[in-house]
Parts: sequence; structure tokens; C-alpha cells
Amino acid sequence: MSIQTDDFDLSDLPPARRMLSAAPASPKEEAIERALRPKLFDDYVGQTKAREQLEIFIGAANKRKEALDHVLLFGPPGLGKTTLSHIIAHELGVNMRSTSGPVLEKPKDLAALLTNLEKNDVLFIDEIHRLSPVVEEILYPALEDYQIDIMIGEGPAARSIKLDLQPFTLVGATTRAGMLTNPLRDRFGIVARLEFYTPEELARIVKRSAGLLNAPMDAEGGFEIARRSRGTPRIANRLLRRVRDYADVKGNGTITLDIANRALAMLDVDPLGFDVMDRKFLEALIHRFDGGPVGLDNIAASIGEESGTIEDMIEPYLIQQGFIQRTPRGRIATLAAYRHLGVAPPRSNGETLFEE
Ligand SMILES: Nc1ncnc2c1ncn2[C@@H]1O[C@H](COP(=O)(O)OP(=O)(O)OP(=O)(O)O)[C@@H](O)[C@H]1O
Ligand SMILES: [Mg+2]
Repeated sequence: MSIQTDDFDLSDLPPARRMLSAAPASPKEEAIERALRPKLFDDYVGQTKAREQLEIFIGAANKRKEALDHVLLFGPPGLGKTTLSHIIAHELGVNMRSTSGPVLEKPKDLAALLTNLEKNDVLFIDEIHRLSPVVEEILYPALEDYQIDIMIGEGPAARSIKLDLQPFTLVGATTRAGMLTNPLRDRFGIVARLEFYTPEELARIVKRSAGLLNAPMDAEGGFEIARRSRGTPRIANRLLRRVRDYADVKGNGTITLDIANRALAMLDVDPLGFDVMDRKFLEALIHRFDGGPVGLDNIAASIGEESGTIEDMIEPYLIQQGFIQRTPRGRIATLAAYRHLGVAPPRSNGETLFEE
């Protein structure tokens, strides 16, 4: 017999999907995310640069009643790519169809979607770096001329016919822009890179979500959650829900600074927002590889984690915060990493390797 719980339980998660994993943890969490997802630019916090350019291009497309140019959104998981794609469709006043790279196995899967689009609709392809080459092939003429070539029949009687499509906008999302083929990348007229959020921006997101969840919270409590969310709205919303649980059980229901501090300590989220995986990574880098340089595969093997997971979910934030550096010879720990772990930095010839 399976027991339905109201929400997911941390102990159900495989090790890599800890509290701070930037990937959605369960279908339940995805449903909650949908409920918290802003629907219009007005509620979408931060990402000023991406947002500014999109607002202008969307305004222009609307004015001319044309399809918006194809958009590529890239950046680490949980920063708001899917959210932004919904907002784009909403602001364009069109329908959006969603799919993802791995789901589109055959050219006909994509052809079916494309031929069903109405004028100026948005087609959202998540994980677009995982499209198969045969599917990608039929996407090119669709993007360029709103046409596809499809094969009818088999054997000697087979022939290819051209089908006209309605003008549409492809919105592609990826955490790995580097894995896109050049011909595909070149076909996006608008390329927006999403950045990690500042604690102030995350505090606004946490405040809005607390309101939607009817969770009483004071400003200091909200800011503490924001500060420890690794620059990522998905993590901020997740920590908020866990801290709310803690406030309900151990406090009087209100999220205060004290409640947030205690709850986050219990969840093993440290004062900088790093979790067990971040610390494991930094510890391995410093203790087992003398601070580097060390190749990604070596460090992945040493902590028993997939190198892709490290590259997508652990490293980007550590790099952005200046705790590690990616060099041609491998990863190296910075002085900040030594300090954070309370380890004396290495010395050579009696001098530290770093400038104090
Ligand atoms: N700018 C924002 N303002 C408010 N909330 C946001 C913002 N960006 C993201 N969120 C919240 O964070 C959650 C995760 O965002 P989203 O699913 O769009 O991330 P993603 O970049 O598509 O992640 P993935 O790479 O895993 O697909 C959403 O539920 C949404 O509520
Ligand atoms: Mg997404």
C-alpha cells in the first residue's frame, strides 16, 4: 500500500536531489511551482536585461501583428526559463504548445506539433540541446521559411512534399547553450541569458509566494530565506515551504528570522546557502586534490556524482560567487572556498598562493 503524503518528503529524494537541487523534486513540487509561477511581466522579478529586450520585441511584434522572432533562453535550472516562455506567449496573446527535446523522438512528432500551430503561436521546446539530429533537420526550414518537408509513402513510391506552416515563434530553453549545434543556434533571433538573482530580488519573490501560500512572514525571515537560496527562485520557493512547515510545528506559524535560521540549520543549508553537495564538492577539491586544478570527471568520481549534475547544478553558483574557478587545466578552489571551510590556504615557499 502506498501512502499519499501532502507534499514530498526529503528522505524520498535520491542524494543528488537535496534541498538545494535546482531541479524540481517531484510532480507535486511541479504542481506547486505552476501555482506560484508569475503569468505576466509585471509579476516577473529581476532578469532586467532579458526582460527589457523581450518587452521591446514583443511590443513590436504585437504592433505589426507578426510572429515574434525565435527566442533562445539559457541559464542554470530553476531561474525562470519555463516561466518566461509562458509569459512571452501570454504577452503576445497567443497559445503556447510545450514539448521537450527528449520527447520528440521522430520527425513526425515534431511535424504533428508544427502543423497544428495557429498564426503567431508559441512552440516551447525545453531541453532543446537534446533534440535528435533527424528532428533538428526538419526544424530548420520550419524556423526559416515556415515550411516543412515530409515524406509520404514508402519505398519507390515515397515522395517528399512541402507543407506551409503558420508563422510561429519557437522558444527554446536550455541549461547548456554550448551543446546546441551552430545551425540551430544561428536560427534564434533573440538570445537571452538568465542570471542568478540577487538576495533582494529573491526576497521579493519569497514575499509574493508567502502571500500566495497564506504564510505569515516578517521581512527579516523572508530575507534570510532569500539570502540562502543560491540565487535561484525554485530553491527560494522550496525553502519557503519547508520553513513554513517548521514555523507551523515549532513556532506559532509566523516565519521570523529566528525560525528561518533554525529551520535552515536543520535542513543543512549553511549561512551562505550552500548545502551538503556544495560542501562535499568544495571539501573534495581542497582536501583530496589540494585545491586543484582538477578535471571535472575526477572530482565527479571522487564524490560519486554525475559530472553533468555537477556542471549544471553545483558549479555555476560556486563560480558566480567566486568559490571556484574553471581554468583550462581544471577546477581550482579560491581563497574564499578555503575560508568558508575554515581551512588554511596552501603555502609555497612560505608564502600563500593567494593575495590577502
Ligand atoms: N523571475 C521570477 N519571478 C518570480 N518567480 C519566479 C521567477 N523565475 C522563476 N520563478 C519561480 O521559480 C520556479 C522555477 O522556475 P522555472 O520552472 O521557470 O525555471 P526553469 O528555468 O524553467 O528551470 P529548468 O531549467 O529546471 O526547466 C517557478 O515556479 C516560478 O514560480
Ligand atoms: Mg523549465
